[in-house]
Amino acid sequence: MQSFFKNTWNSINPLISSLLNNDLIVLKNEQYKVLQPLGEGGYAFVYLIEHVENGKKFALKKIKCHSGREGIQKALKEAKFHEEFNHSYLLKSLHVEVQKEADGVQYVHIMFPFFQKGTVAQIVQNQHAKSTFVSKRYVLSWSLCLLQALKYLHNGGEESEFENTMDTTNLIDLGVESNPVKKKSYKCYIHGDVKPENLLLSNDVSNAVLTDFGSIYRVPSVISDNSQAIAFQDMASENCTMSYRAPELFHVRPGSTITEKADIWSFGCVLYAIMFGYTPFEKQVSQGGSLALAVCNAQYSFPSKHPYHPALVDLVRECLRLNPEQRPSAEYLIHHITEMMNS
Ligand SMILES: Nc1ncnc2c1ncn2[C@@H]1O[C@H](COP(=O)(O)OP(=O)(O)OP(=O)(O)O)[C@@H](O)[C@H]1O
Repeated sequence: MQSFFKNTWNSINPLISSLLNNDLIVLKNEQYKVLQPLGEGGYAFVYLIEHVENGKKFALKKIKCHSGREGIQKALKEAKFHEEFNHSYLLKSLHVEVQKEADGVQYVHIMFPFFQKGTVAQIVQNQHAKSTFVSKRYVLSWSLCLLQALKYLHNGGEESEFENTMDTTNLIDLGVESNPVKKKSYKCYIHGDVKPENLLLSNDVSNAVLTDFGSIYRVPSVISDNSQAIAFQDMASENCTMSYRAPELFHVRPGSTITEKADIWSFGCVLYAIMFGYTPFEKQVSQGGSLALAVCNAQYSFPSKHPYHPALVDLVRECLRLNPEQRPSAEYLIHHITEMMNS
C-alpha cells in the first residue's frame, strides 16, 4: 500500500524525491515523522510533520534545487525572505536546512508553523460547491490581510531591517538592468504569485497569511532588449499562475517597465475568485476561448446576481485595468476596503 502511494507521488512529479507517510526526517538534530502531504508545486512538496517526542506539528517545504549554483541560490533566497520579512500577514519560517540526498541532489528544507485551517482557496471552493457565497466579512478581512502584506512588500519591507541585511543584486538574475536614477524605488518587491492557494488561514479564520516567496523579485524592472523580455516572460510563466497573471507578463516588451502593479492585477483576480468561486477569465476558456487572449483583452464579466456591494465590484474593475499605471496602489485599496468594513 505504502509503495503504491510512493509510486503514485513519484509518477505525479518524478523530479522530486518525495517523503512517505511515517518516514522520519531529522531537522536541527531533532526527529520528525511525516504525517501527510499538504501541497505540491513544480519543484517542491509541503508536508505535515510531527516532532517525534513532543508531538508538535509543523509544515515542511522541501524544495529540490536545480543543478548548479543558481538552483540552490534561488531556493535559499525563498528561504531568506521567509526568515527576514517581518509582517503579521507574511509567513515566517522557523528553521532552514540544506540536505544532500543519496542521489547527490540538494534539497532546501523550510520549516513553518502548521496552519491547520488550510487556505482561502479551500474555503472558497467549499462555499461555492454548496452554491453559497463567502460572507462579506471574510471577503473584506482576507482582502485587507493580503493588501497589508502587499503594501509591506511594495514598500520594500519598510518595517524591518531587511534592506540592511539582504544583498543588493537582482533577486532573479535575468540581466535586467537597474535604473540608477530611481535607486530609492529598488526597495520595492513584488510577490509575483498572489492567489488564494497562497493564503493560509490562521486559527481565527478571518486572518490570512501570504506564503510562497519563490516568485518574489525586485521592481521596477526595466526591460531593455528582446532577450531580457523573453527571459522575463519565461520567468513569469514559470512562477506566476496563469489565471492570476497580469497581461504585461504574458507579452513582455522591450522598453517596458514591470512594476508592483502586476501584483495588484493578481489581487483583483483573487478578490473576484473569493467573491464568485472562479477566476475572472475562466468563463472565456470554458466557452472555447484562450485564457491568455481573454487576459490580454481584459475580457471578463460579473455574474448578474450576487450579494456584494457595487463598490466592491468597482474595486475589482479598477485592479483589472490593462494599463498598470491606472491600477490603484495597495494603500488606496486598503483605505477603501477599511471604509467598507466600517460601513
Ligand atoms: N504552513 C503551512 N501550513 C499548512 N499548509 C501549508 C503550509 N504551507 C503550505 N501549505 C500548503 O501547501 C500548498 C503549497 O505551498 P507552497 O505554495 O508554498 O508550495 P509551492 O510548491 O510553491 O506551490 P505552487 O508552486 O503551487 O505555488 C499550499 O497551497 C497549502 O495548501
